[in-house]
Amino acid sequence: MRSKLDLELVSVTKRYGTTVAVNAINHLFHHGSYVCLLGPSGCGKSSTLRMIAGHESVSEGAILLGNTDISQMPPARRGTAMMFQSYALFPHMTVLDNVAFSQKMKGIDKATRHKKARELLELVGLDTLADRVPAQLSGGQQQRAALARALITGPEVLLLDEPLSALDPFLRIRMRSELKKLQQELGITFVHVTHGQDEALALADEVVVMNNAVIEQAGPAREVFNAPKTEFVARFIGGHNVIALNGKRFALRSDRVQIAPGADGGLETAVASVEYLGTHVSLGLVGPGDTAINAMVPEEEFFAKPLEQGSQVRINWHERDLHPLAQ
Ligand SMILES: Nc1ncnc2c1ncn2[C@@H]1O[C@H](COP(=O)(O)OP(=O)(O)OP(=O)(O)O)[C@@H](O)[C@H]1O
Repeated sequence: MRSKLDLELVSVTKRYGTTVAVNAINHLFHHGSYVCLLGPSGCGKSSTLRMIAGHESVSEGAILLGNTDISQMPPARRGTAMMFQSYALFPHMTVLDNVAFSQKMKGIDKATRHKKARELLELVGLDTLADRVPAQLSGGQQQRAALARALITGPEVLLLDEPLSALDPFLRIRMRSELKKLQQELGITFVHVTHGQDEALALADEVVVMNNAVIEQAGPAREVFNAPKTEFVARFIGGHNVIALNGKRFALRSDRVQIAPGADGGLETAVASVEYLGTHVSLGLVGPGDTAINAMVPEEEFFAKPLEQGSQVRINWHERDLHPLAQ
C-alpha cells in the first residue's frame, strides 16, 4: 500500500560529463522503512543519495515525495535531511549551536532554537554534553550530534552516507543498533548508503543492491540473501558459492554445503584451506575444473571429524538450496 510520504525515484539518471553514474533507476521507498543502498565503490550509491538530498542535480527523471516532485527544489525545502560520513560539524561551535544551526539560518530566535536543539540532543542521548565543542566528543558522540543536527529540520526522509564508516568495529556495531532504534522511534524513512553487506543485512527492512549504475536487486534483507537473482548479488552479498551444473549457474549458501566424506553423489573436492571462525570453520575447497567452493561447517561438526589441508572430501547439498541465477 502506498503512503502519502513514500519516496519514489522515477527513471532517475545522473551523468557527470560522459560518465553515467546512475542509469534510469526506478524505486519506491516505503515511508517509515529502513532502506540500505548497498554496492561496490563507484556503483552510484552516493550520487543517488545526493540527488535525493538535492546536493546534486538530476540529469533526467523525477524524485517524488508523496505526490510532489522535489527534484528541482532546494535541499532545505524537500522534507529530506542528510547526515554526512565526516559528520561535518563546525569545530568552533558548541554541540548545541551545531544542532541549532539550520534553525538559526531560518531566522528562528535563540530561545526557540535552543529549546528544539535540546530536545533533539535528549533524543540522541547527548543532552549533558550540549556545551562541548566537537573535538571534546568521542566518535560515537560526534555521530549522534550529527544525527541530531540532521533531525532538527523534522525530515520525512533521513539520508545517511556511510554513517558508520569512521567508527571502530566495536562502536560500529553498537551505533548501528542505535540507528535502527532511532528510526523505529521516529517512524520516518532512513536511506543508508553502505558497502558493508553485514551492515545492510543487520539494519535494513529493504536492501537495494546497486551495480554499474543500476539496481541489480531490491527486497527484504532475508529475501535478497536467500534468493539472490544474479551472480553479482550472490557474490556481493557474501556467504554464497556460485556453481555451474549442466550448463546453468546456481547460488548455493556456504552454510548449506554438506560435508559428506565417503557418500555417493555430490562433488569430489580437495581442501585448500581451513579457517577457524569460532562458531564455524570455513573450508576453502577446490572442485572439478578448479571451481572454488566455500563451506561453513558448524565447529562441533567439523571437530567431530576434522579435515586438513590437502584432504579429499565429497560435498553435497539439497536440491532446494540451489538458486538458479539469471544467465
Ligand atoms: N563529481 C563527480 N564528477 C565526475 N564523476 C563523478 C563525480 N562524482 C561521482 N562520479 C563518478 O560517478 C560514479 C558513481 O560515483 P558514486 O560516488 O555515486 O559511487 P558510490 O557507489 O557512492 O561509490 P563509493 O562507495 O566509492 O562512494 C563513479 O564512476 C564516480 O567516479
